[in-house]
Amino acid sequence: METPVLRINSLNYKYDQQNVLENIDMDIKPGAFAGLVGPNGSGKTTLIKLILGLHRIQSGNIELFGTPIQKFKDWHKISFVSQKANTFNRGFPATVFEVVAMGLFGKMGYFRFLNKQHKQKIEQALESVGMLPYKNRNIGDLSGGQQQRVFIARSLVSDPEFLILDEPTVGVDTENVDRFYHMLSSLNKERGITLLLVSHDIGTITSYVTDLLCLNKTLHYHGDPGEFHQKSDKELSEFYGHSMHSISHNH
Ligand SMILES: Nc1ncnc2c1ncn2[C@@H]1O[C@H](COP(=O)(O)OP(=O)(O)OP(=O)(O)O)[C@@H](O)[C@H]1O
Repeated sequence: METPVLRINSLNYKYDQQNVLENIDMDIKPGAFAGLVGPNGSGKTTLIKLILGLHRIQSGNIELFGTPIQKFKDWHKISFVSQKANTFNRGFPATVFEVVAMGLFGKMGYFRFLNKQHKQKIEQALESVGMLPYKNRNIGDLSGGQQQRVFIARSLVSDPEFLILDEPTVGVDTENVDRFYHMLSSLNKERGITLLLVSHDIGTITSYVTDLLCLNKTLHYHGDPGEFHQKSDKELSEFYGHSMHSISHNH
């Protein structure tokens, strides 16, 4: 059996005396496009921080690529994209090409040492998110959705095997959200990158993801997104703590 990219067993986490994660068990297999959804305050960010090693484990285990997180050293295999487009300073004076080049700093040190191969890598990353024609544009002049594509390109130049995205469509205009998820789906299929996408947008992401994880302190669902849609509105409302309807999109 293939080693999971991420394995979590019996994970619990509390802030002071408040339990925010309880008894989480989950696997993400290589090549999966996993979507993690849950209402506000359900523990999504806490879980991601634990996976990225930003919080110390209190009880339970996390393994990355088969190695307990406490001993894991191959952090270059993992990349993280947050809601940056939403908070990005529009006046920041860098071109799209330069922003993506920053993703190579860890590997090569200084920007002025960019060689031909580095340049090719940057252009390939821009190409894979459909932003190559914008390489000489100022990052601050782009739309939220375009900026977020550039940030994904920046996370791709270091060739990650596992890409974690925390609410990447915040700040992306609604008509471009589908295009954005489509682009993620191609990265997953064509480059074989394992994805973990955190989102509020359950109606849309279930059309793209291969695995759906629904978190509300505990993991309420982990499985096929299609089967999740067959759950009744009552079950969904119980999970979300308020009334909701399942909406599926066909692509
Ligand atoms: N540093 C902290 N100290 C104390 N409590 C915290 C801290 N960070 C988060 N919490 C609490 O832990 C719970 C889970 O928060 P978390 O941010 O992980 O949820 P979330 O699902 O990411 O929420 P959102 O979708 O609103 O970002 C919430 O009740 C939150 O108030």
